[in-house]
Amino acid sequence: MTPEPFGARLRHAMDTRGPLCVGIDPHASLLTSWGLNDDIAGLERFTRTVVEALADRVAVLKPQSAFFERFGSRGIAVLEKAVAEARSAGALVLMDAKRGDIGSTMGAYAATYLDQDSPLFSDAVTVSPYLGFGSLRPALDAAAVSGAGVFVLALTSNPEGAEVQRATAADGRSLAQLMLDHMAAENAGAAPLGSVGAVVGATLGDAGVDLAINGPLLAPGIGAQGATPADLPGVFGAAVGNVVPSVSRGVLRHGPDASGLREAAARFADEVRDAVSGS
Ligand SMILES: O=C(O)c1cc(=O)[nH]c(=O)n1[C@@H]1O[C@H](COP(=O)(O)O)[C@@H](O)[C@H]1O
Repeated sequence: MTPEPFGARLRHAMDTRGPLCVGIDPHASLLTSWGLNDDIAGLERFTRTVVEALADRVAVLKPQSAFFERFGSRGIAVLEKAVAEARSAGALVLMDAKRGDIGSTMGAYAATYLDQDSPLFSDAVTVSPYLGFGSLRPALDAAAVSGAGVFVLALTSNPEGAEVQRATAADGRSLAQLMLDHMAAENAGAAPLGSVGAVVGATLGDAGVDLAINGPLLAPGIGAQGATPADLPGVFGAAVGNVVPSVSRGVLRHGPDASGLREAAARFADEVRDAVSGS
């Protein structure tokens, strides 16, 4: 049986749960402020708490792989368990791994995150197209087979990104626009939403690019990096209905109590709803 495409599953989750994505970023400083040790037991407790508090209510949970990898194989084991538990509680899991390599190696990354038989299989994964959009082909193909999604960096939330992403390609488009146009081509004809998403920082002011890619737009940078939900209409314009706003520390700093995490996520969700409906 062909799996339901990620874009359709995400649209449904956004419509029923609201579009918020909460990042699971177990910074050492957060573990400490939660009264946990910066060790594998602390990582396990932190991660389980976030998943139990939020996986039954937010559309997307986005574990940041680096914070698990820093603990080696035991950290990866915690990540595997979190992915499985979050998915079984109804959240879509976006693995924030930001992989990007030559096509043949990209195939191994695709096998890691986008093959249904992999222990790290996720609903979607973040990738970098700056080795050339075509280098992502194995991931795009694997995602299509497994009903997963791929979120491609376009304009990142960090100020250093602009020197690459705003640079002008040979045909006069910005590199970010070139990538977005590739994404639009991948998503052509998909309904209700394509499965290839773009990452566009909420911190950017007016994005200044054409965001009509017929796919989801992940908007990190809300909270700790200074953007707010009220910024979304200005950054995304007419595409704001496809935005998945993403917050990590802005929610996580309200732990360790599940109620604190839930209330913080609900506040962001309310602010997003107000900003998007008023736009
Ligand atoms: O792909 C991402 O999620 C991402 C892209 C981007 O442009 N900027 C960005 O901050 N992120 C990630 O989003 C999260 C932001 O965390 P907070 O600043 O704590 O909300 C981190 O895991 C980043 O790696």
